[in-house]
Amino acid sequence: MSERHSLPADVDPSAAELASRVDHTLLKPEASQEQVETLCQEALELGFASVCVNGLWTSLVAEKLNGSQVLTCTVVGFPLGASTSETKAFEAQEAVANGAQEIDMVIDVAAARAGDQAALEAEIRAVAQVVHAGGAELKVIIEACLLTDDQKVLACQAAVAAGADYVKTSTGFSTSGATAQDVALMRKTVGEEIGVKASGGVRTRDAAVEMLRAGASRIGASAGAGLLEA
Ligand SMILES: O=C[C@H](O)COP(=O)(O)O
Repeated sequence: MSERHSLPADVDPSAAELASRVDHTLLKPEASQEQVETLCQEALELGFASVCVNGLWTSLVAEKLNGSQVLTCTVVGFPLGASTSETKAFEAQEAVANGAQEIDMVIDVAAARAGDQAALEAEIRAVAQVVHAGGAELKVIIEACLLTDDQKVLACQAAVAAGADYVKTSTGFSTSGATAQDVALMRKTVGEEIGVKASGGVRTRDAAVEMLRAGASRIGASAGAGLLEA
């Protein structure tokens, strides 16, 4: 099981410690096989927590990372979250069968904005069941930039109630990405039992450390090795 708890407020991680908290991410639709293979190589060399890709690449990434500590992470319902829970559950099941060890799903943002916690819980639970049955972990992307603080809290509460392993701020494909304020609110809401992933627009070591200090246990970023440099 991955480390989910928040770090000390004055944490000052080494490059290796920071890398171990980062999902090395490439989610652009035009990503090539060569780029995905480079991502895997970098993750193995630098010790990132996972390689995070679209479902098209899950099998390739799982093969490249096989036998290593680096996890294979795949997104579901990405980036809009607007597919049905059945579709999300199928996507997750297929990803796990293809070797995904972590699944990052986008919630039904409209349900969160409507205050429909029961609908959110039901879709997250449907995905969590297949993810956990396959021995993988589930991160729930709430797309915080589209929600009020009350809606963010409701979405996080739904994720906890439905058995998610992490809540995650953003897809990186909407109006803005992670903020330290959102990370702090999400950590306050979920407590220490599940993780908080900050993602979207985290481009520098300073930004990553700010997120960890605010309560994040994982960072998602496409910034690559530059993220680790002081
Ligand atoms: O889930 C991760 C995000 O897509 C990464 O966003 P980014 O490209 O702004 O680092």
